[in-house]
Amino acid sequence: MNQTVRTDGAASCGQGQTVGVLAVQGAFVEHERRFERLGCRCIELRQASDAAKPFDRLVLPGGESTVQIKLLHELGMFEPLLERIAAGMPVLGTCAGLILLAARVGNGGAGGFGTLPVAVRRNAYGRQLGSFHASAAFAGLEHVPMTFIRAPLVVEAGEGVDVLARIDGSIVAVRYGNQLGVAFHPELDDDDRVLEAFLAMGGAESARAFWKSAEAVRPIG
Ligand SMILES: NC(=O)CC[C@H](N)C(=O)O
Repeated sequence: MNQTVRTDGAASCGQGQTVGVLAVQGAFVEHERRFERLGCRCIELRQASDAAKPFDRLVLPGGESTVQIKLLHELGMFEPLLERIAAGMPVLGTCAGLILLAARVGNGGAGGFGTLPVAVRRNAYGRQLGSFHASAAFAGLEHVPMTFIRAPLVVEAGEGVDVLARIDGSIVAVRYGNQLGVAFHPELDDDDRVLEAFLAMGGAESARAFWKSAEAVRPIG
């Protein structure tokens, strides 16, 4: 695995951009604070009319994925947000947000957008290790702090998925085209690099231009 991430000017790429943050449940305020600090404008996505507003990037925060999926449908935001993701809008899914993106969800999960070809297992660390802190390499960046809260694990990654980080051999961060999914909470640690990497990430058209990683993964078919 030889992964590098381009960080030069990454933060400034975020300036002037509008980030739509799903704000139905979970850690959305924490994301807003961090992205505003990085020079972005944030809008909260709370209802169908919000999902129709102009924004450049989408953030799906951590929380409780089953509740979030139910609310997305009830509030009329599921279809419009799915359309944006499918059209190539850069999207960051953290923890529950990763579950929302995953094509397959195990351990009592509900189906979400399903646009990211990975299988995840919810609450993968069990009760004993429900929450913990770790530090690991992330796409070539050293010692990235990672806070896990009842986190999911990526148990299979499909073809074309870049594995960006592992903890004890288990996949905790992936990228597929315009979609970045992390099992941890980058908005809770005082380290902007993962969020900056997201802000520098292009849409589907630049699928492999930004990240340079080459870990072989098998189809989940
Ligand atoms: N911190 C989190 O987002 C936890 C995710 C939660 N366990 C779920 O399955 O939805």
